[in-house]
Amino acid sequence: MTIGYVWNTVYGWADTGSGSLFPADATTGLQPIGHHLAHPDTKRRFHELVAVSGLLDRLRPVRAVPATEADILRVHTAEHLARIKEESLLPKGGDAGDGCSPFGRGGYEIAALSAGGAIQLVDQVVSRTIDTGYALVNPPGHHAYRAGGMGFCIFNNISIAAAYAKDVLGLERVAVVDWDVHHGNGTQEIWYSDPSVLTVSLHQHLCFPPNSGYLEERGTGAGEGFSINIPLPPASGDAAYVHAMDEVVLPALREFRPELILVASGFDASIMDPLARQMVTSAGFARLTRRVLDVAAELCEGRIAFVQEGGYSPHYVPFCGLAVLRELLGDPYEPDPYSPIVSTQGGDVLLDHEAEAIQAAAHAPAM
Ligand SMILES: Cc1nn(C)c(C)c1/N=N/c1ccc(/C=C/C(=O)NO)cc1
Ligand SMILES: [Zn+2]
Repeated sequence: MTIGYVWNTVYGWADTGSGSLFPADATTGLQPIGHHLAHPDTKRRFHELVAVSGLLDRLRPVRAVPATEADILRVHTAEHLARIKEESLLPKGGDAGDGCSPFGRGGYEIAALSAGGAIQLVDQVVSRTIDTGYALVNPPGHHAYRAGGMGFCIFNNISIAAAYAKDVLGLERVAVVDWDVHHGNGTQEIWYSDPSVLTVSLHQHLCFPPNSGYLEERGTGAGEGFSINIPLPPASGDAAYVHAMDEVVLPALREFRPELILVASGFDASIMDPLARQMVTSAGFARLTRRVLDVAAELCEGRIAFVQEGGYSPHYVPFCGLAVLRELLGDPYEPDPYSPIVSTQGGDVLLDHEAEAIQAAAHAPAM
């Protein structure tokens, strides 16, 4: 098996400013802080663990190339692209669009390289140059919608890669499975009326964005049934996520028959994440990964690619990422230093209200 891996040092240079979630503001008590919740150090630490663990030597480097304007315009409006480019030239940069997604001067180049990293991985997976792979890109993308960015996302990396797979590589059906803990509202919006891209979002119900990601959001027009939302209750752990995968995601993929599966791989559903309240462990992410690898082998000759989204625990994201990469390499799961603490908090038991939420999603009308 040849497993591709995308990382670029500048992904660790994304400047998230001196705020924590909101920009620092002495008039409202928002003190400056060294590490914004989305500080890139979390993802740099993931990369460094991959390197120090020895896994990096077993992965095939995939070189990120900046997405072109044409790549970006397949998904985003010219106005959004122009605004990001313009603000990226300012001495202190700008914001993706919601006032709490800052980027520094040169942020456009980093965001274009993030989207380009996803494109390069997909290109090599579809051409079978590599069997599968992981794009550890930054900034993330799944909240970015056609006309704007939000939630730390500037461009929708995974949608730009999906559009590339369709328009340049000629694929007809692409599935996006989003296990980031927040609703993949941007990805959903981009493809909402398009039956050629199935979007599936597992997320903590109403965690972010506000009032988004309801079960009833199922697509529109020709796209009706091709957007699937699986809102999960807070404190959902490994058992609930694996059950949702088995009961909702895999059946939907089998019905859609994608030629390529893209996984929006956020680790903010983890039990140690500060921006959500789920209880997934590194073992849970390994189990989810096993399942999507197996269904890709079953449906599309193993054409599956993983693209980094959120994940905000600098302590635990590295171990969640390592567990996913070990699964890609075919290595058995190995407990990490946090396992004794995180695997004994009850997330390994499926609770009735979790099962009920999942059954509701399973019984949503077919596509
Ligand atoms: C509510 C609210 N109101 N306002 C003004 C702002 C700025 C609000 N939250 N911002 C957030 C909250 C969570 C995220 C997570 C992103 C992620 O990891 N996605 O995968 C990003 C921004
Ligand atoms: Zn997230």
